[in-house]
Amino acid sequence: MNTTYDMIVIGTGVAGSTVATKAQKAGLEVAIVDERQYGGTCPQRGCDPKKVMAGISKIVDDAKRVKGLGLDGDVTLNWKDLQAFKKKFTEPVPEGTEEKFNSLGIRRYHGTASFLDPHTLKIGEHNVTAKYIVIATGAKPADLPFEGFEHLVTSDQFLEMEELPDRLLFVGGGYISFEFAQLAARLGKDVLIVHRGRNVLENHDFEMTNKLIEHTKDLGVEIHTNTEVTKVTKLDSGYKIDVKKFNHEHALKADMVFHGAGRAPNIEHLELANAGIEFSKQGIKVNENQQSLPHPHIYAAGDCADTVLPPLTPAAGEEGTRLVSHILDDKPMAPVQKPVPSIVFTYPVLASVGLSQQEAREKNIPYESESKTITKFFTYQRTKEPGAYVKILLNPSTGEILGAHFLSSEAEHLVNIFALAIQQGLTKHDLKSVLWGYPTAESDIPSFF
Ligand SMILES: Cc1cc2nc3c(=O)[nH]c(=O)nc-3n(C[C@H](O)[C@H](O)[C@H](O)COP(=O)(O)OP(=O)(O)OC[C@H]3O[C@@H](n4cnc5c(N)ncnc54)[C@H](O)[C@@H]3O)c2cc1C
Ligand SMILES: NC(=O)c1ccc[n+]([C@@H]2O[C@H](COP(=O)([O-])OP(=O)(O)OC[C@H]3O[C@@H](n4cnc5c(N)ncnc54)[C@H](O)[C@@H]3O)[C@@H](O)[C@H]2O)c1
Repeated sequence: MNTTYDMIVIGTGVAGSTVATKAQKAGLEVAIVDERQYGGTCPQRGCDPKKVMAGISKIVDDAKRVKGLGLDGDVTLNWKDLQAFKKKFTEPVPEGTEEKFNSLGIRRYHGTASFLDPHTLKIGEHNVTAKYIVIATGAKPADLPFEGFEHLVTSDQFLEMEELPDRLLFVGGGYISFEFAQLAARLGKDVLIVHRGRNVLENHDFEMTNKLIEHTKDLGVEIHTNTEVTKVTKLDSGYKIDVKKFNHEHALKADMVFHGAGRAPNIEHLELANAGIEFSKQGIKVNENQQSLPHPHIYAAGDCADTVLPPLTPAAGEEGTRLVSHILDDKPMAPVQKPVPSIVFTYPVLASVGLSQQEAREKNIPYESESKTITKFFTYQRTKEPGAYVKILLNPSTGEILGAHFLSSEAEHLVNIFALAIQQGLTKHDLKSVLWGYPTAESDIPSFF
């Protein structure tokens, strides 16, 4: 059966949903398709369920620290109840998403979409043509080039596990490993992170990640850097993990091996060659309007697109919004210049925006750096929070904020204020002149400089 629309969107995550909703509301006749349940990664298998779990785990940590200061009794983390609570957020997502599309009049398809030619998609029995085709297929755990890779447990699988085993080894020292490794450690598990690079969480300021490593080690997590996993072998009980540190090889053991070694664009099933669409390892190649090469009527947004923005939820929304603006306004889009906050939901939370010190040095950007331990501030004293730390990079001649890095319970909030400051070109004097409500984490800002 052949059907034609103004636009067909592949993927119902943040990028695809943003595009479909905005385009339909603007008067286009839109169809959307997904091969999994509607809603995409963030609310079902990513940010939201992860944050529900990290949030409870933070409350338990706080409660343990203030025991005897007005709070009595013991609190402990419980995986089964955490799972059940998380499901209250994730389970309504598919139906809610479909209802929203339905109420807007967006036509819904279920199945894997693939290109037959630059204007036609095959979805099961249907051949669908459209004036505009939008690829928003997200990312998936990257294939890793070592024997036994199939034994690795992904974040999707981890979030559904009924029970966690006792010894967990995390391959890779990025966002996903740190967030899940800390959770497992707080649940009393033996946890090891094996990271092949010299620095974990490579996009963050190294002074800050070194401090996060210390906090993570305090939870009992072992962290091996400069160490690459080369093979995983299933044993009668658990797994043997061969690793290589420089030229030395040795083996480790664990009951579960977790894939925290990166995600790759999910474009394998699209049959891009049938439409001649260009792509790289980073995803579908697009110009600043999010148009694919060489077909201006085929767009891509979100984790599947090779763009300057990182694979994060706000970036997926931004790219989707830009794409629809381009279609509706028919004008070239200006380059993206917004700073993107990056938050690791460990505890303490690590949050950064703008320039890191190593980046400033590499690019020869003049900077002045202000950093300090802020545990003695009232904000952190009242909950006995250890290790709160802030680091700000400034333009030495104007005082303009170039980068801001936080490690504390308040980091995820402070970073957004500094994102606004960087976007608006504000200086430290601007931030010092605000009458911040007191006592709050924000009222500490004038004392950061
Ligand atoms: C564990 C985890 C935690 C995360 N935490 C955070 C966080 O705290 N903050 C943050 O900003 N980001 C976080 N992210 C990243 C964030 O989830 C992604 O950047 C975001 O969800 C990408 O949205 P998207 O719309 O590009 O793709 P997705 O949400 O992945 O949507 C793509 C959709 O396309 C569908 N699809 C794929 N191929 C086809 C096909 N051929 N045919 C039909 N349908 C197809 C998929 O089934 C999927 O539903 C996290 C990611 C993970 C995995
Ligand atoms: N809080 C958040 O915003 C959040 C949370 C989770 C995921 N995400 C998004 O998802 C993306 C993927 O996250 P991720 O943590 O999987 O990847 P990542 O790219 O952050 O880190 C993976 C690390 O694993 C290392 N590695 C790869 N192969 C290895 C091997 N064989 N042995 C040892 N180490 C190895 C890599 O060098 C890399 O540094 C992130 O880049 C981020 O955009 C964001």
